[in-house]
Amino acid sequence: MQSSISLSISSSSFAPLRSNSPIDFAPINLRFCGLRREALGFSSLRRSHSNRLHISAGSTSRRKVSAALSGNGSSSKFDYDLLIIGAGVGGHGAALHAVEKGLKTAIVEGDVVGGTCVNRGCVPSKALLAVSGRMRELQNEHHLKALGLQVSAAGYDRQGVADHANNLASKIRNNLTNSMKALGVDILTGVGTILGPQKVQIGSSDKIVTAKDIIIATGSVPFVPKGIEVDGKTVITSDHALKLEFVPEWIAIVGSGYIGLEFSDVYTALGSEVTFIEALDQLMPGFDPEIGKLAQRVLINPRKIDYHTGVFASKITPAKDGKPVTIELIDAKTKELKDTLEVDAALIATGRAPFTNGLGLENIDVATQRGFIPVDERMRVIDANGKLVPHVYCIGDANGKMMLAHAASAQGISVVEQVTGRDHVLNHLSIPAACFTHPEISMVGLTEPQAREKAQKEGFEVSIAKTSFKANTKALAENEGEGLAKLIYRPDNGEILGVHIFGLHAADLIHEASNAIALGTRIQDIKLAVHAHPTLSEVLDELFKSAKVKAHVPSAVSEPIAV
Ligand SMILES: Cc1cc2nc3c(=O)[nH]c(=O)nc-3n(C[C@H](O)[C@H](O)[C@H](O)COP(=O)(O)OP(=O)(O)OC[C@H]3O[C@@H](n4cnc5c(N)ncnc54)[C@H](O)[C@@H]3O)c2cc1C
Ligand SMILES: NC(=O)c1ccc[n+]([C@@H]2O[C@H](COP(=O)([O-])OP(=O)(O)OC[C@H]3O[C@@H](n4cnc5c(N)ncnc54)[C@H](O)[C@@H]3O)[C@@H](O)[C@H]2O)c1
Repeated sequence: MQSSISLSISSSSFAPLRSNSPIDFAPINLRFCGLRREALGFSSLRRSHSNRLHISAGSTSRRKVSAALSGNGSSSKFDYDLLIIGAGVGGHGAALHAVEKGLKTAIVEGDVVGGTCVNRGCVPSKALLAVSGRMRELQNEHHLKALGLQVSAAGYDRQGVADHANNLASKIRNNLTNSMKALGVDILTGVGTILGPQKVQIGSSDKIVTAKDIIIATGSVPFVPKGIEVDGKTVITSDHALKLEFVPEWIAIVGSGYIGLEFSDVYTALGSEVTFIEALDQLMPGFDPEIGKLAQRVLINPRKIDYHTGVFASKITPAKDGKPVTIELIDAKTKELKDTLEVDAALIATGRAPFTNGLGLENIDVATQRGFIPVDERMRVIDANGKLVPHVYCIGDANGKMMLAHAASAQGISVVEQVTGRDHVLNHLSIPAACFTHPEISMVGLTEPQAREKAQKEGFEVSIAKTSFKANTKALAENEGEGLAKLIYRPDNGEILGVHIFGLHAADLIHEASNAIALGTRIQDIKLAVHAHPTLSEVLDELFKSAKVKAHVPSAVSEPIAV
């Protein structure tokens, strides 16, 4: 979900690629890379004096088989069947699938493997959120009392919390690196620059690699609006905040999207007071409005959080010489100065800018749109004249379709399906999203206003069903009855248009709905599915059962066979 306000992206907001840091050896987490040990065909791993990972014979022979199996017959003419620029989660997902499909694959990385998600995003932020969840619970006397528990005052060690986030990122980074090496993906270190069709330069050297197909997966960096001076200490982006170098007494968070909301959960649990500054008229503008309202009632109002909406942070000056951080707020519409705040720190969470400069796009005649690389529904790159650039694809944050880790990876898998001969179009409306606050928020498909707009244009009716966590035994046993699930659907044919959940483990619960949308399952069929009792999944069971579908229209899926 992107905000609807238009933002101009300044080239100064692009962070330079950092130099490669050595990667420690760690056991491969095979479950993480979605592959079983037997499937890899290797027996042991060892490390040489030069610190490089060597793979024993099983893996080497797999590489030879891969090249021979290459369906596109490109191995002799090109160095690789597939070259991926950027080893974030998008690139990693594409690389693993490419190997599975028998492609000779290389991935180019100019910084550290894992990209934003692993090093500066999903992974360390979820480690901090795991801590904030526990702190919140331990500090909630009322909640503990209701369970009959007595706990003395909860406290934390800032460095210990920061280490937990950092250690987790290192662990997952090693897992990602090792999973690719074990499967025979060549990891090429250096910045990739496209020199022309099917040709990429690696680093500043004259190392040039050719590939039949190229996937650009270069991701994004924090977007910092003009007028905001980031010093990395008192005025920070998520890149800095994730290191948790200090916990300010009072922090202003500019932007109340995913990053702002998740960090408000962390900071308030660790004792900070938060002031939100949001350009649009309401907090959390990207969420379904009803869910947003409930989230505000639970996640904002009872906490030490105040907010200014309908204002831009037009100028932010870092703390210096004993003076606090100052923030000038201007009215989003009239642009008049409305207020000046003085706080201990400011976190800039105003979206992300694509990282596409210096990529050599001019060499394939591609003009970016606000930095994003234009693509069609198959992630094929579109040139300045509106034509498809043969053999070049772009996935993940760099194309701006949906800035989520699993979306990047799914787009990569979709591209590999296409280059290996199976047409595939990813349904972005089936991709779930989640905000990992306490409790969590999750969603898939359309919000209610989006569904109503579509219905008006296309001439169908929209119905809404809702269930409360208060009616769920498991939620009540956990003393976590505050929650709502909302279904937006077509009563004429039972199509699921959107599902939104606010409540305990909402991020895990959404997948029944997202899989149903992806597979074309209709409500009249899914409502017959059986759920274990007592589980939170019964929230969705109740939700589907409470929907009123007028006629039985068969699903896209085949009728099950009774046994
Ligand atoms: C604080 C935070 C929390 C987040 N939490 C979540 C979450 O919980 N769930 C979720 O789904 N998403 C989350 N995201 C979003 C998620 O991190 C991104 O959507 C995801 O990382 C995008 O993956 P990507 O592969 O497109 O790009 P990236 O992960 O950004 O990777 C791109 C890689 O390309 C490399 N690169 C760039 N240019 C070149 C070049 N020319 N040559 C070689 N290498 C290059 C970069 O160094 C980088 O390693 C979060 C983001 C942030 C900032
Ligand atoms: N749990 C997750 O999946 C997760 C977590 C963190 C980040 N992410 C991804 O990272 C991306 C970036 O997250 P984000 O929270 O920075 O962006 P966002 O687009 O979610 O929210 C940015 C918010 O900042 C506001 N804004 C923009 N400029 C402003 C200004 N000058 N003053 C005041 N308000 C302003 C916007 O109106 C919007 O509400 C998102 O697209 C999201 O997909 C995902």
